[in-house]
Amino acid sequence: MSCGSVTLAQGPEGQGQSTDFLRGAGSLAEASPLALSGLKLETPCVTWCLRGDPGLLAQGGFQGRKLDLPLSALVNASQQDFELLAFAFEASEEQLRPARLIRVGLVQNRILLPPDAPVSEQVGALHRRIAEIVEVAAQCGVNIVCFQEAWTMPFAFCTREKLPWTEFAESAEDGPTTRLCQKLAKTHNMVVVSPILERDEAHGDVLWNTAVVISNSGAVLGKTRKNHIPRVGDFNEATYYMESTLGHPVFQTPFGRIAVNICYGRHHPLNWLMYSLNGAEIIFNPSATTGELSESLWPIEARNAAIANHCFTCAINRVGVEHFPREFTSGDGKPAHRDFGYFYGSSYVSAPDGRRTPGLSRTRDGLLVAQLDLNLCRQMGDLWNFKMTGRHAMYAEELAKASQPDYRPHIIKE
Ligand SMILES: NC(=O)NCCC(=O)O
Repeated sequence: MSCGSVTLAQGPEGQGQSTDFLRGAGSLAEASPLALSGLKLETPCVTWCLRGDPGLLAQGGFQGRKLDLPLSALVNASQQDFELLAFAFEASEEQLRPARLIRVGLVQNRILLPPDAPVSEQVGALHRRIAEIVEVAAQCGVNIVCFQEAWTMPFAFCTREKLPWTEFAESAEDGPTTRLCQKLAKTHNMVVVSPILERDEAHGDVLWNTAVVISNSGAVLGKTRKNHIPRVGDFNEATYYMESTLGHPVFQTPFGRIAVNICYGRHHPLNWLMYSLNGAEIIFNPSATTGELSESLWPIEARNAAIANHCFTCAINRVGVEHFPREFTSGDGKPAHRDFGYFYGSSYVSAPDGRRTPGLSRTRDGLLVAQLDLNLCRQMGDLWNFKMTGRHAMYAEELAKASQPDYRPHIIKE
């Protein structure tokens, strides 16, 4: 664990916030009360040394190692103004299987142009930004990169308006964003997970919240869709698309078997379980979520899923405040407003043994590189045996009964 100095900013958009202090903890929310006592959050700046804080280790702070990156990658990230962090999770050596080392890259970013800029300009600016971040990911040896939910657009579903937001929807198979990702994948020999708003032209032109998985060969390997549509706060996504009917597909890539559990699906343990039962070794969770609503849940859910399912999980959130041209209300009696709240970034990777990386910044664009030894999945499965001890057939039977209209909860009374 290293010693870091921290400038804690007031408010979510504060300047100068450093992630150094998170090296021993996943986020401020995970820092021990011991470590936090004495911190005066009302003062704009505080310097804080974490060296050897037993509270942080007890809470499972990061105990892997930092990865060395090429200087060119660090220079490029700095020049292009995004944070670049890299960590490695090791596994025990085995006799029969060599280590299965791969690198994932998680990208979090703010939108570049205001939501009232022309649609094609907004998309173009994000395409250019992602291409430059992916270039750095390639310099860092990333094998699989994943972007945030609906990465080509502002998260406009809070507005409940159709135009112009539905114009951001594209074909998953051959839309301009997929074509860009195919080019990036082929150029950099990298699997690309690209979450977009999809327009399904073959089925009545309907919209979906989709992640397109592009092979390192540049071919579209397939797509998966969001299984759970939020009905909370300003996340009015049901106005735009329905729950997926594609189930829980897992994609076999040369760098491991991957799945994508889009945003709100992370609140559903059975959703993670189903990807895992289909063999996922890495489950990406591209998200768009805001501070007041979910920041207390964020450090826990994907991490818990990694433990429960003997797999790696990668939680990705966007950054910043997005101001919309027209006011909308939240159905809570409060005044109409033009923004959704603060998207707090804090993307991180969790391992099946419960370790996790520090989060990326709450305020800045970033690329998190994590080297994973996929052998850790089976090693943790053999240790904890959750797949073996899980009573899936019994749950399936009971769930089938509980889903029937005439079901009566099994409560025993005197
Ligand atoms: N994008 C999305 O599903 N957000 C819902 C809020 C959350 O799950 O934190």
